[in-house]
Amino acid sequence: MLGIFLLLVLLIIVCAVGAVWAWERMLLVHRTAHVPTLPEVLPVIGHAHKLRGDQTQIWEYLKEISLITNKNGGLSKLYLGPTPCILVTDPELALPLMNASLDKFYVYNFGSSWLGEGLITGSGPTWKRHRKLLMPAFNQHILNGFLDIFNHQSSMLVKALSPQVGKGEFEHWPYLSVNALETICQTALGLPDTEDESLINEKYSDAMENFLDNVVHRIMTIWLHLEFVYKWSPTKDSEMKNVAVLKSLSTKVLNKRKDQTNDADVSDTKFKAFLEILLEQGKSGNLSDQEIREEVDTIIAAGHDTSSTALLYTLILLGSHPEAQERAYEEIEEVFGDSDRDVQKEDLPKLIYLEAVIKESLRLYPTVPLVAREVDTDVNVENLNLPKGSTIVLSIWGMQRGAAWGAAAGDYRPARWLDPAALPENPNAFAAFSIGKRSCIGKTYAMMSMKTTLVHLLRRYRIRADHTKLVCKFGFVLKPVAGHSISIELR
Ligand code: HEM
Repeated sequence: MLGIFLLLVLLIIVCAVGAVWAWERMLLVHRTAHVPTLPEVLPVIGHAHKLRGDQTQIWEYLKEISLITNKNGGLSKLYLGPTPCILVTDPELALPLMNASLDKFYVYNFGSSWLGEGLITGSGPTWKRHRKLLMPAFNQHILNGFLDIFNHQSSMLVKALSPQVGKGEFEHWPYLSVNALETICQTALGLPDTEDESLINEKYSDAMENFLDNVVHRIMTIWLHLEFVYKWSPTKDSEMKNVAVLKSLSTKVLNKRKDQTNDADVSDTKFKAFLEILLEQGKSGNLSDQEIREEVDTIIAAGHDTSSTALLYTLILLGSHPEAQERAYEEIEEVFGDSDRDVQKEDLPKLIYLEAVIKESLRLYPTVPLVAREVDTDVNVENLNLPKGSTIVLSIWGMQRGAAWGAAAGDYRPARWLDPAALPENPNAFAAFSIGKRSCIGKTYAMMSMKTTLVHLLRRYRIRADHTKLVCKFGFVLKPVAGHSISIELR
């Protein structure tokens, strides 16, 4: 009797959940009836059949639908299964939509075995609280304290590249990747000149790339979204092996720091690593040990692969556009003369063209080409009316090549950033660091470190490359798979 009763209750719950799901889906489809659906949609599976193939094919498809969305006026419907996501490339809608969607799309949880409730993967009140607690760690004063590290690391990179001078084409990615990982570990964990440096190596970079590749594979394989199916898949095994490598670095450093009784030594140093600031929050009871570990891992994850990938494309684009490279070099000469002194904080605002070079590279090759969010409140902007719980995907790549950038949107023209009339009226058309309340917390850090690295590299080397050979893949971060070599000569 009890069994039948429980079965009945279960049936009622399943029916109720199904009815709510069907109602919400109907509401969304009805309210977005005017938004064009992307071509080749199939019943039940929607566009899932288009997201098959390797990560290069997936990237080609994402580019294609971003360009179609531009033609549609900035909005399209993409069906991942029976429910539509709203693909956005319209700069006018982008900001209000992003600010109404502070929760991440559920697929971000696929990264939580490593990053837990850290800033990238966290949602709701936890994200809000952590963002507030972490903001002081990214203030200008703290970042200025990192300049010595940025300069030292840039000199090390120049030195590491020197055997390649005059040797023809080579892949610069491994150099950039390890160097950026060392930089973020020094600034996030305070690692310089300790034995822990041996923990920073290609094994860590590889584990990170494999981890992200697995996440993309899971996103694109709809049945792996179900935890009980995924649990038994080989991808899960691989994920756990990568997570073990990735967590070992922060866990070891965190344990060691906590064992140090003489904290005064640490806080009296010229710069303060992010970890020290987080440990202070821990002492005040604001963050638990686990939360500190997750935020440190988040900063390492978000901070090194993004900057190094952005530099990778910048060097290829400068190598393919000698006139832009010469102009950047002339500006460096104006600021530094013949001296190869370190970059000081006063130099950075003077490097206006160099900043334009970086922004233009990030416009054409945004390191994070798409972000996906869940609308956390009913939204009514312009003619778009979305119920709470809808999914939006902002194609940063698409928006940064849209009509707002004019007829030469696909050309590499850093000088456009120096002429306000050549830029879109709406500044949100550039969203490489995302936009709104949940945009990149490390933007200033990234710009400071990239500018410093470019000063050191460009004043020593002349670079050659051919960006037309580039082939990319979607791995959350936009990564090249072919055509990404450069050659260098001494200046
Ligand atoms: C060229 C370099 C960089 C680019 C292009 C970039 C881009 C982005 C983008 C697009 C987002 C939004 C992601 C989303 O909503 O899914 C983001 C978030 C974030 N970035 Fe960056 N980033 C860069 C460098 C950095 C650096 C150097 C750090 C740290 C040192 C950092 C830390 C973060 C964090 C913690 C978040 C999550 C913010 C939140 O949700 O509150 N990023 N970044």
